[in-house]
Amino acid sequence: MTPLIPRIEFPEIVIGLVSPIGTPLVETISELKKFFSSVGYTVHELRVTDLFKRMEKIVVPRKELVNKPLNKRYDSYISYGNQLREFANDPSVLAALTVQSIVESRMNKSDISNDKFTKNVFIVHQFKRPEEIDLLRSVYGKVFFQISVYSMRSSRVDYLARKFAEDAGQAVHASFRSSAEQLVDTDENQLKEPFGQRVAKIFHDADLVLNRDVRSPPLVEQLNRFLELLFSSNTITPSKMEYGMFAAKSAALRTSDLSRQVGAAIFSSKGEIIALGSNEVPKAGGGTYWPDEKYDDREFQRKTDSNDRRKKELLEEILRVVDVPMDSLSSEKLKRLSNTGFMDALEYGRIVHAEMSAITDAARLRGALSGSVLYTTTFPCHMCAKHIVSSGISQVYYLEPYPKSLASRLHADSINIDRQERGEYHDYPSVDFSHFFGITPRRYRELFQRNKRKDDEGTLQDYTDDNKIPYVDLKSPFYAYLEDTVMESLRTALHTIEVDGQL
Ligand SMILES: Nc1ccn([C@H]2C[C@H](O)[C@@H](COP(=O)(O)O)O2)c(=O)n1
Repeated sequence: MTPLIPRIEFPEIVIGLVSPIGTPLVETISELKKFFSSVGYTVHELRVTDLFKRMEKIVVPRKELVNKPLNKRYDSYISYGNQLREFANDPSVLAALTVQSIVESRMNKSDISNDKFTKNVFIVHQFKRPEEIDLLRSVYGKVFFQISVYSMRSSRVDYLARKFAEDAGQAVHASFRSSAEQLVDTDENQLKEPFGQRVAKIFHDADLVLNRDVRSPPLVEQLNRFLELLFSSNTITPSKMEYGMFAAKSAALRTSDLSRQVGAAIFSSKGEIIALGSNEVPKAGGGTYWPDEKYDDREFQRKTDSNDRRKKELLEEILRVVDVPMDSLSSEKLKRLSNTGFMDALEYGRIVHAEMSAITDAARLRGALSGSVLYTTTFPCHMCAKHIVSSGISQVYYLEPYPKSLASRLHADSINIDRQERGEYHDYPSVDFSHFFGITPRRYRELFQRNKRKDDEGTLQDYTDDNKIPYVDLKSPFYAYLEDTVMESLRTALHTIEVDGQL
């Protein structure tokens, strides 16, 4: 029976790669190419920096684009990316230009005799801003996948320092390390630049996180497992880590906190669930408020965030003491004050943090947490970190960073974050805090959901309906219209700044 509205068997796939600087992507890209070629796809590899070469003719770089030496190359490319975003006054402009490259690349395909919207994979590297990923997700929807490649900071610094030294024909020494460190910080979050790079803000939002540092399973296996799942494999199921993080995410979705939604899940080392928690206001008798109970005094009922309110009161008090009335300060100064560590204080909130909520539930309802594993959607704050340590939890996996956390500074003796050097504490026993890797909660349901996995005789089908095709059910390339819209907006924007016709 042919369905009235058939699906595209081999839909186009767009893959956006994200990795902090100093993480080599060669292996990931070559493995992606190998896999997609083996299933009959045409591979289009696109580099965002290739767009720079085209744009250079239109927007003259403030810092000349150079290829050597390597540290100057990175520097000139980063600053040109920032310049283009600033020039267009839009942090997503490089993604808009990428859309244009995808359209061109599709048109240039040698064999477009058949339907041009099929059997193409676009591997694009790399993105640095949340707005870029947002644009690609909104244009390509379910055929877009963000793959983030993780490598711990010390490996990245080592890698860059080695590269810089090689480039200069010298042995690695302190000056290469310090410029490598600097570059890693710039890439993560150029806070002072409104149009600067923000890799730390997009890394965790991936569909798949690959970990270059672990040996088991190696990166190539991690990637192929995802690709097999994407192509409807019936024999891959969630790892404990993926299952745990998805549970944490489901807990996160239940909170009404005014700042953010955080979820935590504690599991035994064997994979049995112990407790879930989210950041919410506690109620007498244990646990936190629910909407379907008689009493409910969550923050939104009071219409104010108690932590923010208290910090403001304290700030006013301090300013009064030094005879500076709050209303005498310019908005610029107030903004600077709000960005200080003082305003990062967490303890005046009424909510119990997600990790603490899970720990207290476990204390009330279960038993000892020794040797258990905690999955949290956001890196623990320093208050939760010390309670995690004292509870006996032995392993923490986190997804999103939490820059306010002072855990690494205050508890270097008892926690080990991302297997970093612990200096004087290297002998001390520690709780491991590690970055999550695998299929993230964002795509967990789509990728793992299967109906029956057998034929009518009851024999396993290795792939859904014995057909190794992407699971994505696409009836028409809806994004073609959106691509046109983006290109039209791009033309209009560039025309407005009088450069039309030169792209
Ligand atoms: N690991 C974390 C980090 C934060 N939070 C919660 C505590 C507050 O409810 C909110 C604070 O968010 P923000 O720092 O964005 O104001 O997030 C949490 O439960 N667990």
